[in-house]
Amino acid sequence: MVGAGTIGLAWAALFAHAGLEVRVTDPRDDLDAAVDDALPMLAESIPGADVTALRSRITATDDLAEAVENAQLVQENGPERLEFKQQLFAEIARHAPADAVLASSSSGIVASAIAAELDEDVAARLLIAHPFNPPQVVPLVEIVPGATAEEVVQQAIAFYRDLGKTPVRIHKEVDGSVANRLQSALLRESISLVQQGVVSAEELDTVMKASLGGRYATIGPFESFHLGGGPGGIRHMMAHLGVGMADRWAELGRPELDEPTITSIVEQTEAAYGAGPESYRERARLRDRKHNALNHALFGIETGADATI
Ligand SMILES: NC(=O)c1ccc[n+]([C@@H]2O[C@H](COP(=O)([O-])OP(=O)(O)OC[C@H]3O[C@@H](n4cnc5c(N)ncnc54)[C@H](O)[C@@H]3O)[C@@H](O)[C@H]2O)c1
Ligand SMILES: O=C(O)[C@@H](O)[C@@H](O)[C@H](O)[C@@H](O)CO
Repeated sequence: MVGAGTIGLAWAALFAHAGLEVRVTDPRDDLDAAVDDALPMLAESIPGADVTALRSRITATDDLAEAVENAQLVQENGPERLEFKQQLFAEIARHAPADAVLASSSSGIVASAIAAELDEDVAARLLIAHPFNPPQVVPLVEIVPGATAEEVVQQAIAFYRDLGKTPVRIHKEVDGSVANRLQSALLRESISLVQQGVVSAEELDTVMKASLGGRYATIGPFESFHLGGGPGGIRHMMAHLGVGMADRWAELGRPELDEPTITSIVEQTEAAYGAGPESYRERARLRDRKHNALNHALFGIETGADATI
């Protein structure tokens, strides 16, 4: 695990919970304390996880070479800067085994760009394995190959599936892959509606949670459109509502993220959900409890484990 910040520590807990020996490296001078401080809350959000057991499988070191020297898979979680990741992976490649899978958690930088200056055999082992925060709770991992060898892609998909995640292979490298682009589109319209005074930030969140949030946790946008068409399915929906929806695209907002807008969004969000470390811990705990309950319910239905529903 290279990088022990928000994402790296969460991955470390999940990898350890899967029984893996995890070496975490980060130049931060409070690395050991950061691992010890983060584990209790991370364990609380991983069903069945035990803090002591997790900690016993995690070794913290400020020596990157030592951390990766015997790695089967390296998960990089460093700062979101291209030059930084290029240098970091060059160093990782110098010390990791020649057959190690090299995965970056990057939200928006593509593997081809990270590997641009690296040897072909290293680029063939490098891909994006992008989690959604928090990685130990949100199922998705976007697997985005660059010049990655097919067997490495398959290895990575199997690894994250065995970890209990939902890996989805993304077929083209685009900035932000898929989930982040969808999230960006949604946040753009959300900010536009709040900026216009149509709803407050908290009211928008309620609209989302009371409609699309639950809907898209159960069926995706296309299945939702399909079922919305009744027996006629998406064919009927396209004929019936498709044109209106397309016309509305022209009406969607293009808000400027200028100082007044940022101030308004920040003030409304902090008024609704608090601010500071204690508030973060309280809200994050609630988020994780709700998301885990959702995961459990949906998995139960998907597998028929709860046929009563
Ligand atoms: N936070 C999110 O919502 C989120 C979600 C998905 C993916 N990501 C991606 O995960 C990556 C990490 O994001 P984050 O939110 O955890 O950032 P973060 O700032 O919390 O952590 C980054 C860590 O990298 C460490 N670091 C700096 N130089 C390093 C080096 N040379 N070697 C090892 N570690 C080093 C820092 O000390 C820090 O602990 C980014 O690429 C980001 O795009 C973030
Ligand atoms: O929300 C998330 O977990 C993802 O969208 C992240 O990948 C990403 O850091 C965003 O928050 C910002 O792009």
